[in-house]
Amino acid sequence: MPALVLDGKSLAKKTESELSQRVNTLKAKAEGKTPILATILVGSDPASATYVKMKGNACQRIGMDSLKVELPESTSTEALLDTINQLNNDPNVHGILLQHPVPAQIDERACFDAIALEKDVDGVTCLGFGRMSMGESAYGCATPKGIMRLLEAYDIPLSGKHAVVIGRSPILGKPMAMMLLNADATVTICHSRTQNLAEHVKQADIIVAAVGRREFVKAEWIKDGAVVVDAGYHPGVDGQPGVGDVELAPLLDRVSAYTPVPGGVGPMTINTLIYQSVDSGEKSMLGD
Ligand SMILES: Nc1nc2c(c(=O)[nH]1)N[C@@H](CN(C=O)c1ccc(C(=O)N[C@@H](CCC(=O)O)C(=O)O)cc1)CN2
Repeated sequence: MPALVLDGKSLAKKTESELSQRVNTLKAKAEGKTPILATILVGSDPASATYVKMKGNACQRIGMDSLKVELPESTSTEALLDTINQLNNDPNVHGILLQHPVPAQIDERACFDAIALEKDVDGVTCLGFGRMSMGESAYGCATPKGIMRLLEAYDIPLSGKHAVVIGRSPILGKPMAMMLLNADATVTICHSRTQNLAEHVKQADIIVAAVGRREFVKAEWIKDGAVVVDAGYHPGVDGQPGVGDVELAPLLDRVSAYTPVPGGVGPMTINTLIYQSVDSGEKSMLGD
């Protein structure tokens, strides 16, 4: 049987039309007000600027507003904390996104943690992570939550399955592992110091690759019938298409499902951010 393609691009598109309707309903009930996502970009990293632009465009497509805050490369932790506090106190702002990474002089963790829990629609605060891990209400971190929404939309069974997460970053690997655990998967977290990585991956029913290295996970490590979720993206070289963290091409006829790169996990990251922003807007404006 050909592998199921976990098509994040089309799921995101379908969800956007549902979100547009929710924003319209909200506008009608809240005297024309829309949810507002504040996006903070510090410095001039071109990739970060592109992602923030994509987020603003997604807000626009569903009829909600975004408030773009752009700060210079030389911004201090204190100045960024001031900006976040102003946005926390602005009743018209329903979600705050601080684009990662920030310049090296900034204490990124302190700045993430300054975001008010109810506006943490990107799911980056320690408080939100702790609450999510304990099964309490909190917005999930956008990429892992997007992956969970994608797996759910395609009815991929998780309960009792062995999931191997490769990567332990605060906004991907760690929250991913907790979300899979909360869905009753048996979870192994691997990382750069893991010994015998191939042996761990060979045990996996579900692999989530979040390593940030081009085709680092080899096809021969992956067992037949596994589900492959590739959270990496590396632009193509010499006119070749982009690739992810997994050597995917040899696997297409022997895994049960996989996320394409591009068009799998990436669009779900942005979609989850706006999905959670709409939810926050509804809670704030309608008290739902
Ligand atoms: N505060 C955050 N910072 C960062 C996050 C995040 O979730 N929150 N994630 C990444 C970057 N990112 C969003 O910010 C992101 C990366 C990739 C994509 C995407 O759609 N990629 C496309 C391919 C790229 C392309 O076509 O140019 C795809 O996979 O189809 C969206 C968002 C780091 N920072």
